[in-house]
Amino acid sequence: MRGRAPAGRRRAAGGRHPVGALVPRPGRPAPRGGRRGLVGHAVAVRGDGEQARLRAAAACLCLRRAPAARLRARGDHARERRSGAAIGCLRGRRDGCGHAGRRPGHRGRRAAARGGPVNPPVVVTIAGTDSGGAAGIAADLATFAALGVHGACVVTAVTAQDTTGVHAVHPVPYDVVVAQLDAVLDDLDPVAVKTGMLGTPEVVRLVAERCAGRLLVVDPVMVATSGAVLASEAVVAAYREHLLPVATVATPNEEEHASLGRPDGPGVIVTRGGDVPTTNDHGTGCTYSAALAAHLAHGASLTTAADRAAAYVTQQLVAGKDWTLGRGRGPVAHVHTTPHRGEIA
Ligand SMILES: Nc1ncnc2c1ncn2[C@@H]1O[C@H](COP(=O)(O)OP(=O)(O)O)[C@@H](O)[C@H]1O
Ligand SMILES: Cc1ncc(COP(=O)(O)O)c(N)n1
Repeated sequence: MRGRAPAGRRRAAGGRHPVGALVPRPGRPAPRGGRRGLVGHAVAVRGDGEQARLRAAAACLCLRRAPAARLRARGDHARERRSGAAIGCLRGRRDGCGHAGRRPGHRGRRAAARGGPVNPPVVVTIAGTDSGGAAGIAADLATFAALGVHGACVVTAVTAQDTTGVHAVHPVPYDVVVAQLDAVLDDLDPVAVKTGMLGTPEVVRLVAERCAGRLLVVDPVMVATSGAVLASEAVVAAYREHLLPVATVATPNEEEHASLGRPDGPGVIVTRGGDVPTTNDHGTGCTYSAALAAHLAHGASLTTAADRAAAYVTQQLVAGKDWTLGRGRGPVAHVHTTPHRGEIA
């Protein structure tokens, strides 16, 4: 956990530090600057020319790191935040400033060529937890790991859930959601954002405000596989009004698509089951949209990312089709690739 001293050190501090306080540690200077969210710009909105705009978004999201990196080298985090580098770059691209169109990850590739460290793209999921480990944050982080991106997470709700249903839902307080989002956007600067269960209209609006301008995959989670309702009418209205207009792509299933008023266009992928005969399909929508976000973060076009995400879910449903976990709809095998009994001793 960031900024927390190890357990021994906390005891030595004699309780002088409140939970979450920053206790300086030898060799680890406290980070400079405060925690503020970045203000983004909507560059890839559903509608015309979507694919070209996606590429432009990826290019500009990538390019805007260059001035930020220069400022950071001089140790001036506050100036980096004030500089509006992202805004200038995005505007420049729209005005046809002739940026090179490099994909996310070029800094890592350059570093690799020099024999330096290679960073995976960072993708953040903003979603609820599923105690059964099938859907939500668990599905997203496992899928991110399987597909080679670093996954960060912002938890919006805690659900008591298993293969038989959703037994309780506890929304995370709004200011705690804001704090998580600020922390991730500010420090890790994810190239892509994926949303799942958002819980309240306030959180839907927050995500729209903070994440517009990044590659933004919106899975408008409304009803669980078990039939439990996970979004109120007010949440659905907030999706329509605030989040869908700034999404790169939305992935409703057929019921969710109908609830949203059947929005249309290249930035809407209506998901529906497939040919794999299995009841271990809890978490397929989350896994599909997480895979889509991971492939977009790697620089794939929307159509390629959509195809690869569908192929990934199919492969994973096959891998887990004979599992007998739980008494109800079992989890999709997010990350396992083959039946593995006896392979890991
Ligand atoms: N039985 C299946 N066989 C193959 N692919 C599937 C199956 N079920 C789901 N998928 C894939 O996962 C995607 C999401 O599934 P869906 O059932 O629409 O999700 P949700 O959990 O949101 O209802 C589908 O569009 C499809 O690509
Ligand atoms: C926390 C959380 N997020 C999303 C879903 C939807 O997933 P599914 O449609 O597979 O039930 C869920 N059941 N729980």
